[in-house]
Amino acid sequence: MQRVAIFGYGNMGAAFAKALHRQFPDARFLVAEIDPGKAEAARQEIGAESLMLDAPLSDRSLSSLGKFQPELLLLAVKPFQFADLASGLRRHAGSSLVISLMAGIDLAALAEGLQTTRVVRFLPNLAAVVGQSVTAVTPHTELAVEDRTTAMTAAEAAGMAVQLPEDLISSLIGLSGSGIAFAFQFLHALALGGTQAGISYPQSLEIAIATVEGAAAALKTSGIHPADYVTRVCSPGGTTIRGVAALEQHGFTAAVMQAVHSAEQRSRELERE
Ligand SMILES: NC(=O)C1=CN([C@@H]2O[C@H](COP(=O)(O)OP(=O)(O)OC[C@H]3O[C@@H](n4cnc5c(N)ncnc54)[C@H](OP(=O)(O)O)[C@@H]3O)[C@@H](O)[C@H]2O)C=CC1
Ligand SMILES: O=C(O)[C@@H]1CCC=N1
Repeated sequence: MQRVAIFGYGNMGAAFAKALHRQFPDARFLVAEIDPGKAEAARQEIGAESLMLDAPLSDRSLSSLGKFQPELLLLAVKPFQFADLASGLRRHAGSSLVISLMAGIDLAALAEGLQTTRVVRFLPNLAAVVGQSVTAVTPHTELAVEDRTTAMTAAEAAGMAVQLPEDLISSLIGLSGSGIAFAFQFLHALALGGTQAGISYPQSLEIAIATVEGAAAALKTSGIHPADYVTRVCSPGGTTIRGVAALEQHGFTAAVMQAVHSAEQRSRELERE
């Protein structure tokens, strides 16, 4: 990989830019931004050349993209910003492989907007910022094998990659893209519980994080079912079963399942809008 262009150097654009910079240290990067501060951050963090965009996008501001001739074009702007970008990009993206991080813009809309089928959807989560994203990868059906390989390599640069059919992307958003926020909420709630029980919030949070890390490591390495582990922690008439009963009295399992379902439904709604 020699030349990578990235549109949007926000949370996700910056995370993937840094991951790709680690994966392809000799590649040149061009970062397109409308915020001069973020363009400067890209210059400092990955040595990127910057393409300052005016709004609305002018042909002049995009022509340097044509000159750069990116092999890979990563779209990391908010979904509602895609329509403005698409017509300009169509003329200047050349024959790049396009990776879109935008939730809610399906492959058909990408192919139509950019007039190319060399498109792949990525659905990452926020842990991309520490190289531990779970990223769903959905290539266009017409995408060549070598482009599919490049896409998987790019996704793996930021953590774990899973190929999924497009109709499961919304499910993945519920489970992981949005699901990571549910995990943060659980950790915060656990730490609040620790605080109520007399341990300071910062120390409670540190303990809560380590507890969840330990639980994840135990599940990952042993292959034991989570319900099996729950029963191992519950001694008869003991403390854990009292807590588990309280969780279920307050609808914990149903609430988490409903959160995944609600996020999935919202994603499907956004794809129709
Ligand atoms: N955050 C998450 O957890 C996840 C996000 N995504 C997807 O990733 C994408 C990016 O999200 P996120 O990084 O959180 O968003 P951010 O708002 O952090 O980043 C988007 C960046 O793009 C800039 N920008 C806006 N318009 C343009 C343009 N025309 N050309 C170039 N840059 C532009 C924005 O500038 P300014 O701020 O000035 O508008 C901003 O810096 C979204 O489409 C989202 O759906 C997917 C999965 C998870
Ligand atoms: O909530 C959102 O819009 C994005 C999509 C996946 C995660 N966050």
